[in-house]
Amino acid sequence: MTERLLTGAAMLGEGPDPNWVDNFSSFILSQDYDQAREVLRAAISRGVSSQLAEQYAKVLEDFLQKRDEVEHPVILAQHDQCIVRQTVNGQGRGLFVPSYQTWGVQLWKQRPLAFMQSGISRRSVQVCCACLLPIGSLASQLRHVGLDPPAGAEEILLTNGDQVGEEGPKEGFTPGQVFPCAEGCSEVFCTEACRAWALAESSHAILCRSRMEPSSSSALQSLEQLADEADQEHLLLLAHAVAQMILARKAGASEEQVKHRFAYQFASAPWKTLAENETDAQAREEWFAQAWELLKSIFAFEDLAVEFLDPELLSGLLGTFELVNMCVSIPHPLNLHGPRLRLLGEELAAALVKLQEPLQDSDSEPGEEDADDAEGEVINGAEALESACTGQLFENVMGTALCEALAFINHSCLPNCRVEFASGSQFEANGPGLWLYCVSRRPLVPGDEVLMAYVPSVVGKPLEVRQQKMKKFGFECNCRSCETDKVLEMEVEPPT
Ligand SMILES: C[S@@+](CC[C@H](N)C(=O)[O-])C[C@H]1O[C@@H](n2cnc3c(N)ncnc32)[C@H](O)[C@@H]1O
Repeated sequence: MTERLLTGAAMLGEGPDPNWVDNFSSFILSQDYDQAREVLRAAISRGVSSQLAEQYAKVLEDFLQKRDEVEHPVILAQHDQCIVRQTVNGQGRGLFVPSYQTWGVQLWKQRPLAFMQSGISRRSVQVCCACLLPIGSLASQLRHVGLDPPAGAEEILLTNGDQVGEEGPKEGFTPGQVFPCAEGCSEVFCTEACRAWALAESSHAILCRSRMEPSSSSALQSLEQLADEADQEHLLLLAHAVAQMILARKAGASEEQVKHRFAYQFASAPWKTLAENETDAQAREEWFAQAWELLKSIFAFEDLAVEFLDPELLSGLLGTFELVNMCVSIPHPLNLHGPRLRLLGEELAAALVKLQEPLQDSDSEPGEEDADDAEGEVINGAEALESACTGQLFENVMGTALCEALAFINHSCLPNCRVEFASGSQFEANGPGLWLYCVSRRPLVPGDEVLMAYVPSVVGKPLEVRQQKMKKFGFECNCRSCETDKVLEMEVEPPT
């Protein structure tokens, strides 16, 4: 840490302002905490020792805490190192750090309230139903998409950083081993722990086909089809969210507590009102009506479902998914096996092209050039094998997740945190299943808002491009970086 600071200072070629402590103190005394924070931030970036930074951050933290007790008494929620409270820049609520956090610190980690693998991703990669990590071998993955694996494919076993990381393999994980659902449905798991957890605590506890009555199971299948055909995976996420709400009730939470936790605490709007135009609004109305009927059949045998099968609640939940959901994106471990894949040659090349087929049906807009929006291209066998061997062929596992802490993080084109996915093994004391965690990308001083880039590719792009991108998220970005650039753009050239 000290080394990093010193390196940073050396790069800047100067140390902190010799008067920074005096300036900091006088801003504190005049209760100008924003200025005090900036002085501290500048001192940190100019190489002040981490010990000193922490000491003065603590001073700021104490003063801010006292101010908040008097002026902004409402802490709406707490998530590990972060609190949720109102912002002062018109962005509604936001996530803040009350205390100093250095680089690379884990700010929070959580299991999503509800999550699922996207339909298109489900067809092309077989994952653990609990943690969404791809499992099995190249052979089982090819079989999953209906292809005959070439000789040697059985030996290429899937592991990735999360299953076999620096700390050793995930507990109970054996590369290549697949645990089928104990109830006999077609879902699979990477460990016994993931399987047991999913059958007790995840939406699979209720949506396991082998546990459902035939009419409910066939309604779930119809909902999957509807979500696919309408290209609206959130319709299916509704079923997972309702299942999780029922489980939370069964675990002892009251109806109001559950509704608050899964729905009312989040930004929301009726789904139809978020449509881009009248035609889309009408289509949404029809899809919702169909989904509504199917949800009633899916949960017909769950007594507690009646509390949540309320069209207003569910339409609001769909609106919430659209406003605050996180796109799941987990790297495919087969991309790590490049050199070994080359040995499988022609036969594999043919299979790989087929493997890519479902993913070529991308829905990005023509003309989009960013990597995260790139449209699938049709490729031939040789090209497929080449990109497989160079670790670029296999698409990330895609899905969608509703996560509490994440839903309160506002966007910035200059983010100070990143959000990642991890299986249970990545951090000590995690349980099985999918986890999201948030890590600081630079030192955060008390009162700083935690900000992420909703679209990572906006970072470093011109203002116009950034504004355009964020408009697709339904708001005009007024992050610090955009506000500064807007002011600079307004400046006219001085007369010559
Ligand atoms: C994931 S939510 C963040 C929490 C939200 N502020 C709240 O009060 O629940 C995303 C919403 O926050 C607002 N927002 C986030 N970042 C913003 C930004 N950079 N500029 C303007 N509004 C923003 C937008 O209304 C957006 O739809």
